[in-house]
Amino acid sequence: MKTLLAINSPLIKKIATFSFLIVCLASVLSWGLIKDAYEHYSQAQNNIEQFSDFYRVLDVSNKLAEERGYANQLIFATVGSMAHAKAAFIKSQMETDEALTKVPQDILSSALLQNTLSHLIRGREEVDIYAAGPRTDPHEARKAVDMMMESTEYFHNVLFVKTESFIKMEPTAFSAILQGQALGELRNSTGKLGSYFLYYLNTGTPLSESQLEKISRAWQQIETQWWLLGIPTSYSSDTDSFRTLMLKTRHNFQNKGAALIRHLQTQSENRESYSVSVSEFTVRYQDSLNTFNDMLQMYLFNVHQYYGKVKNQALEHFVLTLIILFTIYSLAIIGILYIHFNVVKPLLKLNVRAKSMGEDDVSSPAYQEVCEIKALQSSLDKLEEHIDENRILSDELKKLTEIDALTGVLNRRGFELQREKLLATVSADTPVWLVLIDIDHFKRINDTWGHPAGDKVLASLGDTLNHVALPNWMVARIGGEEFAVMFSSDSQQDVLNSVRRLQMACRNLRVMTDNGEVIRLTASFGVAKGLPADQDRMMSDADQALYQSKKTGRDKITGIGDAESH
Ligand SMILES: Nc1nc2c(ncn2[C@@H]2O[C@H](COP(=O)(O)OP(=O)(O)OP(=O)(O)O)[C@@H](O)[C@H]2O)c(=O)[nH]1
Repeated sequence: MKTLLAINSPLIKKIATFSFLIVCLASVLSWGLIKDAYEHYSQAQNNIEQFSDFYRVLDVSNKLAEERGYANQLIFATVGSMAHAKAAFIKSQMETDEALTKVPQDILSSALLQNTLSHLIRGREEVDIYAAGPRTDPHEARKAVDMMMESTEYFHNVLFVKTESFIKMEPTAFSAILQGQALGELRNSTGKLGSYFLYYLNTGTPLSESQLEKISRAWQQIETQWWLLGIPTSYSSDTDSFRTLMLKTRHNFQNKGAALIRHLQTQSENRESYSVSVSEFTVRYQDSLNTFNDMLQMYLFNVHQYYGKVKNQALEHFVLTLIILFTIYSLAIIGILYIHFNVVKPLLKLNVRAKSMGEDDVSSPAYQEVCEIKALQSSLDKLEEHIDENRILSDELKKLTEIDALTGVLNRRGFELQREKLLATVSADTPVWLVLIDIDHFKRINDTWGHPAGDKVLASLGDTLNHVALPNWMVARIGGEEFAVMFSSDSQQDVLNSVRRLQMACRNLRVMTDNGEVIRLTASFGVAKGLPADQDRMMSDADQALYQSKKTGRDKITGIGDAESH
């Protein structure tokens, strides 16, 4: 019943609904937070992977630009520098090939790779002719330079397309990709700028108008790339060191390669002989570009570091979110359970208990719960004690209203109430007997020995009647010196015997006064028989019988059978 009460309790229902709503709300919020944290983490992870791929593509571009420089050195090598130029070209080829194998297939498909390689092989074959020894035909040399240029340009175009797709994949990494692209472009543009001079240096002729235009465009491109690289970005974790390296590279290029080119350009415009041979130019110019690759490496390393940090932060955020949510969930569940077991349930049990106390059921168990509940428990204990005390007092008061204080037997009110109870326990056809007992000449006793002595007589007679009465008899004092005894019995003889025992007890009663005198007494008896429903008549009959006993001399029994007893 208690369980049912607990489940059906409106309070429990409200708490359950409230808890359910909290859990639902927490779940929705959790889902959003976890999703957000996980997306940050996976985006950072994706950025790292994308940049690794992007780096590999850029690395090939740089390696190709370097190879092109070494190819130029070989094409225009003198007999003395031939061996060194050949070895450098072969080494550079191997580095390019290795870098190419590292580009993932999803970026450089086998078809694109084949095209790149076939362009490259054609260029290399042209250059390889020069490995056998210096050649003098400037047109052939120009063709070899252009073939190498073409092969690197092919890959460069591939890089452009890929840059676009990288940006589409990771729009947030737009500036990082653009600056990486600028680095690749810068290396390519500077390399190409040098190549524009080779034929003219080789032939000793001034630069043509169209060539000057190409050179001017290359300068513009180079300036744009430097500008792009100079834009401060947040993703470079070590900006200062990169900036230092960039300034050093730019300075190196300006002072060496750019200065050399400008000098040659001036000489061309002035129609002077070039002060540098093509062979020397290829070496010196390549030398001015040697830190470009370091710049690319550092740039990509820094970007990689930055996204690594972002990834770790996102992972920390993700784990922290999980921990916080787990803690919130746990606390919510613990809180709900705590309230349920330590507040709601005990309250419900106390409610049951309070209810049962009101219904006089004192069998409810006591509960040892949290402080507030204990306080309530303690108050209930005290209340219960008070109720018990009041109940006892009330019972005693109730008894007092039914008991005659002097004699200890029932008073008239008690007689009437108990009579109702007695009659309720017997069947309607069970004979009931009423015996009225009145002390003879009691006035004389009072008059002779005093009122207190009379009281003592009354109390002694009450004791005597109680003593003689059987357990299921009712004994009452219904008037000043008048007593009543009531019981049920089927046997008239038993009743007569019982009344005689009462009469004998009265006759034998001796009451000692304070003076040491002994009071003796007799009593008159009036008996009536009837059914439970005949109470008024029985009382009247018993009264008549008593009157008869008094009238005919006292100390007599009247009303039972035809025999008046003496
Ligand atoms: N001591 C004492 N006397 C009481 C008490 N109640 C009634 N009495 C006295 O009982 C006496 C009853 O007297 P009566 O009615 O004349 O009857 P009686 O003297 O017994 O004479 P019969 O009944 O005719 O034999 C009165 O004097 C009352 O004052 C009581 O509680 N204590």
